[in-house]
Amino acid sequence: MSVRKHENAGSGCAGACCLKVEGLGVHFGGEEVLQNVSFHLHCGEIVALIGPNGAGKSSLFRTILGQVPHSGSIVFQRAGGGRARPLIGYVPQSPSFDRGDPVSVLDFFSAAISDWPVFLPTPRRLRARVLECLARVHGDSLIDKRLGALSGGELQRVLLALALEPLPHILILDEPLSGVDIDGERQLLDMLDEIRSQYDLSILLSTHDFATLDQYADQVILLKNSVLRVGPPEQVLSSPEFRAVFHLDLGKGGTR
Ligand SMILES: Nc1ncnc2c1ncn2[C@@H]1O[C@H](COP(=O)(O)OP(=O)(O)OP(=O)(O)O)[C@@H](O)[C@H]1O
Repeated sequence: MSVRKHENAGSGCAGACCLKVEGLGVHFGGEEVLQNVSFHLHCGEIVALIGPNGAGKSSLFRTILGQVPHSGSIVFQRAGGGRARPLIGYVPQSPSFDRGDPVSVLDFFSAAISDWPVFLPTPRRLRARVLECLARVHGDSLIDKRLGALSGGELQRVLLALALEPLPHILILDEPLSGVDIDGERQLLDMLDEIRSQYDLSILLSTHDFATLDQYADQVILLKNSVLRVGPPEQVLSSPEFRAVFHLDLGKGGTR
């Protein structure tokens, strides 16, 4: 895998754009799903969010997207100072479409980025715009395919292209590596690396695949309702918190 870490990684907030999450808390009914969650996400960084099932990863994403009431603050600081509302691109976890669905990638994309009625022939200008968006993820050849006929990796590529239009400040991907084979994983990670260095945006993704973290993530956040550990992959993966959360000491005379 040829993913290279960003040169700004670890350089802090000075002069860089930064999403600052401070003391975030979320309740669903009586359940405290997120508690005092704090971290910073800088432009050009890939940050991986890890944690067991039910740790609150998707809830954290939905909170950053503004869909969930919360306590604490989420602030986006522009490069050079000043606050702004960030544009966020979001790729949800494994959406599925009916295999027989006649809607094409072009129809789907056109409906999402313009008001043009899907039942009318797509104007040439709109088709060119969709092609341009798909080209960002090397997916131009998919434009006339039916959504239902796409493979998992192809669908993910189309959704990624959609999340990049308009170009966001922050790209959030919920478990993009789940169900992707080793070649698909390499292609996706190479593409994310290309996107973050070309557009200098921040990428926050959740994953249960720890083996490749060290090759692409600048930072890892270990979440289990609160942030248990944050830092470079090698630090988080060798931490006692990581071992405890994933029960790696069981059977070795470790703590139960
Ligand atoms: N809309 C909701 N209403 C009530 N409870 C919810 C809601 N959304 C999530 N939860 C609960 O919040 C907790 C965290 O769920 P969440 O989906 O954020 O975890 P996750 O870390 O993304 O899990 P996974 O790795 O399994 O995808 C779970 O106990 C879940 O049942």
